Amino acid sequence: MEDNKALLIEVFGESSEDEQSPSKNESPPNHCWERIEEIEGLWLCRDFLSPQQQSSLISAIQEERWFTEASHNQAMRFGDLPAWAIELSASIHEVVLSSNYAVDDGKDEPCPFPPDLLWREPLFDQLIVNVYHPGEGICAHVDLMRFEDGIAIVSLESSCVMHFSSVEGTISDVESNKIPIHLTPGSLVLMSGEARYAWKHEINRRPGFQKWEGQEIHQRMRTSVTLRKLRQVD
Ligand SMILES: O=C(O)CCC(=O)C(=O)O
Ligand SMILES: [Fe+2]
Repeated sequence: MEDNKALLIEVFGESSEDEQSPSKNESPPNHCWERIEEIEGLWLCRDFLSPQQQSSLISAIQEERWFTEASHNQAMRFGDLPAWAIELSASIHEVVLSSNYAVDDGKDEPCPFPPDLLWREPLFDQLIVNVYHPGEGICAHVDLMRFEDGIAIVSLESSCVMHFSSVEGTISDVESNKIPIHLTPGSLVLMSGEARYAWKHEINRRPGFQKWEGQEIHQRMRTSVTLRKLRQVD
């Protein structure tokens, strides 16, 4: 338990009310947000987790012992998320708030996560951790409608290119109109609105599909953490 607490503090800093906390007076890092102009509602924060935070997050995932057998490559949790995932959600909330974009007034201004999603409780209650070996990816899809709007993906380990394609596109124009997004380790993707409903996303790691700036990306293991909120059915 103490180990767990120490790990959380190492990953996300001291979040208690402790006045003695040395991190209290440090100003939070200034995160850099990128809006993907072609796709409404798609935002990228490349420097979301520092290298040290990334390795601590990987350790926290490993401590869950979900992937002890080589055949296991996906773990899902609903409802009560592990403490590290709750902290990760809180960090996402904070990094959106700390952006220079409007998050609590006029709805017309673009911002990384619309206020109605940012302030919902809980922000996320469903978690997927995907582990991909080199060459493995995920087919083009729109996330299931059983999940609400507002999806977060944190990338760890290998870089990759995620492609977005319009749901409406005809088969002949889909390939040429795909929008590539470079996901570096520690980056955070937020999808809402059109990005979540009107665009499919995919990661094709077969040879020839993972090019960035003319270079084929050297593939390693990749881990991703996806956070979503289940739609209420009444
Ligand atoms: O691994 C990723 O980055 C994407 C995962 C994803 O799209 C999903 O689980 O729905
Ligand atoms: Fe997805």
